[in-house]
Amino acid sequence: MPDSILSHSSKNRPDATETSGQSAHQPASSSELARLKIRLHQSLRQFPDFPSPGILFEDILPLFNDPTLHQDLIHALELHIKTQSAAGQNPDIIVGLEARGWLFGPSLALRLGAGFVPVRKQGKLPGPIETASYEKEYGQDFFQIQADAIKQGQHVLIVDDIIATGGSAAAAGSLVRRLGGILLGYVFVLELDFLKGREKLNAPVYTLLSSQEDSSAKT
Ligand SMILES: O=P(O)(O)OC[C@H]1O[C@H](OP(=O)(O)OP(=O)(O)O)[C@H](O)[C@@H]1O
Ligand SMILES: Nc1ncnc2[nH]cnc12
Repeated sequence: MPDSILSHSSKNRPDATETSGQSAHQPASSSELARLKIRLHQSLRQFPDFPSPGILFEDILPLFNDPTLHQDLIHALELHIKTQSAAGQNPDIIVGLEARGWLFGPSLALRLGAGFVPVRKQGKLPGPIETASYEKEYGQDFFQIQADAIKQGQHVLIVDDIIATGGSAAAAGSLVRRLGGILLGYVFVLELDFLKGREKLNAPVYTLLSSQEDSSAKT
């Protein structure tokens, strides 16, 4: 592996499963999840100074390059959501954020028997739309959603690959609520804890893996 590409493979530790305002996992699912998370975390790569100087870019694409890891990822997310929703509400709709939230959002929606709705960057969706502007770790953008994509009172889970500053996720949450959706929460594959993005979100947050705060400090 070139020096400029960093890997999490030496850490070999399960990441903390983090929930806000939700109960703990059942024991069987919990041990299975811990094993899955170690495998998933080891496959992530980091690229310094991409897409701009000072940004340590977390590359989640290797998770999809290997069918076993891909399967593990979907299974781990499904396990979490089903465990949590046993005491609560199944989502009617999974909302995935362009573009990396689309890599696993539709598969997860199928497994859960939910619909899938994409949130897109500006100018890509036809028909009546709602728009929200936001700032993310490395820039500003606009998110859009089709105005009829979510019905009043539908239960919605927002999924994305990474939560950094939380700007993208907060904008998507505001779009869901504008359409009358009930936001059950957010699910991310990876959280950049030091940016405290979850503080911008006013719904329960779950992240499978966490990173960067300890990339040099822990082994
Ligand atoms: O928490 P934030 O600071 O808002 O950053 C997180 C967002 O940034 C990345 O998306 P990006 O806009 O780079 O789009 P992409 O998925 O199309 O690469 C990532 O996939 C998240 O959506
Ligand atoms: N550091 C990062 N790596 C990958 N995607 C990101 N989105 C926002 N910040 C990011």
